[in-house]
Amino acid sequence: MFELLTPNEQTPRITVFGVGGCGCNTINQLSQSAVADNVQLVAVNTDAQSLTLSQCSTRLQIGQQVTKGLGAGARPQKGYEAAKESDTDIRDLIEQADVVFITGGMGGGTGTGAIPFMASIAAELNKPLVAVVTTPFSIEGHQRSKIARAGIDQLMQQADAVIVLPNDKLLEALDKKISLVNAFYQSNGILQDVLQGLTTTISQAGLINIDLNDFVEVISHHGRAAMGVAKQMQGDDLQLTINNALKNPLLEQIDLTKAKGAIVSVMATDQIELSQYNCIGATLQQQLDPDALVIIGLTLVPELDCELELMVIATGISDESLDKVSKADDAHIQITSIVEDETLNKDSKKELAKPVTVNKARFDTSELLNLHDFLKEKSARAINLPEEELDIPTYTRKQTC
Ligand SMILES: Nc1nc2c(ncn2[C@@H]2O[C@H](COP(=O)(O)OP(=O)(O)OP(=O)(O)O)[C@@H](O)[C@H]2O)c(=O)[nH]1
Repeated sequence: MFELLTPNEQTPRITVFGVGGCGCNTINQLSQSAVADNVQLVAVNTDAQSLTLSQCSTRLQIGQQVTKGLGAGARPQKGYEAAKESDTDIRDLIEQADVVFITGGMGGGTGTGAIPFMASIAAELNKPLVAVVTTPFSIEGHQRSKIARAGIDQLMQQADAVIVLPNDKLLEALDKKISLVNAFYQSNGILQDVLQGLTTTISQAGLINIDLNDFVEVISHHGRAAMGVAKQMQGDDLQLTINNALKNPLLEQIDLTKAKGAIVSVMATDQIELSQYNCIGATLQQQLDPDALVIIGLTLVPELDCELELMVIATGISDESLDKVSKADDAHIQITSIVEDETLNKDSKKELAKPVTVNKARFDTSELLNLHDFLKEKSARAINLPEEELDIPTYTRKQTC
C-alpha cells in the first residue's frame, strides 16, 4: 500500500560536503545543475588554489596550519589532522543540517583522512549521514588502492551508510573510447546523479514523499549500501528496467535479498500509471528480504528524457551476503600461471602451475595485484631467488648471472 502525502511542512535541510579534489569536482558539477533551496553545497579542501576555482557558494579551507594550503600530499594522516584543526567550522556546518551527505575520492590524503573524521562529528551530533565515495582507477596503482581500503574501513565505523563506487566501475558504465579527462568529468556526472537522486528523494518535490524519518530508518542500518540506476525508454519492459537497476554496473555483485532496507527513487513524467508504480513496489518487495523496509518516492519531472528513471539504494548489507555470492556457481575464477622458467625443477613447475582461485564477486584490481605479489612470492620460494629479482625477466637474469 502506498500513501499519497502532501508535501512536507518542514523540508529537511540537506548539506552536501564535497571533500578533497574529487569531492570538490563533483560538488562543482552539482552546483551547475538545478539544486533545491533546501540543499547546501559545501566545498572542503586543504588545497587553497583548488578552492578558489570552486563555484560553490560555501567553501571551507581546512588545516591551514597543517597543510599551508598546499593539499595533503596523498597522506591521509595529514587530511585527518587538517580536519581536526578545523573541527569548529566543520561542526558548525554539520549542526545546521538535518541530513548530511559527504562525497569524495578515497586514495588521496584530504578525502581519505578528513571524511571519516567529519563522519565522526556527524555521529556525535546525531545527524544521519550517507557517504558516497570512489575508489581509485586500477591504473593509479596498488598504493592508492591500499590507502583507499583503509580509509573506507575507518569510514564504515562512523557513517550510517557508505556507498562505494569504484572508479573502474564508473568507467564501465561509460563509453569505452572515452578520454581520461572526460572519464573523470563523466564519472563525476554519475556521482552527481546519485547525490541529486538522493537529495531530491528526501526533499519535498516528490508527489509521493519520502519523509525524513523513513529515510533515517533505512540508512541507519549500518554497513554497506549499494545502488543501481536504470532508465526506461518508451516501449521498454518495466520488469526489465527494474532488473537492470538491480544489476547495474554500479551495484557491486551482492546478494540484495539480504539488504535490510531500500530507498527507491522513481522519476517519471506525468504519464506514469498507477499499475507501473505498483509493479515497481511489488517486484522489489519480491527481490528483497520480506522484512526489509522498502521506501519508494516518486517525483514527476515533465521534461524527463525517458519514460522513467529508477534509482535503488539498498542498505544494511552484511559481509555474509557477500560471502553468499561467493558460493554461487560462477563466483570464482581460476587463474593458472604458465610457467616457462627453465631454471625450475619439475616439482616447482607443477606447484606453480596449480590454478589460483579468486572470488569473482570481489575481484578487483587490488586483488589482481595481491595475486601478482602472491605468485611472485610463490615462485621466489620455489627457486630460492630474492623476491625483487623476479621482476627481472628470466632471460635478462640469466645474462647477468
Ligand atoms: N571520479 C572521480 N574520481 C576522482 C576525481 N579526482 C580524483 N579522483 C579520485 O580520487 C582519488 C583521490 O584524489 P583527490 O580527491 O584529488 O585527493 P585528495 O583527497 O584531494 O587528497 P590530496 O590531493 O592528497 O590532498 C584519486 O586517486 C582518484 O581515484 C574526479 O574528478 N572524479
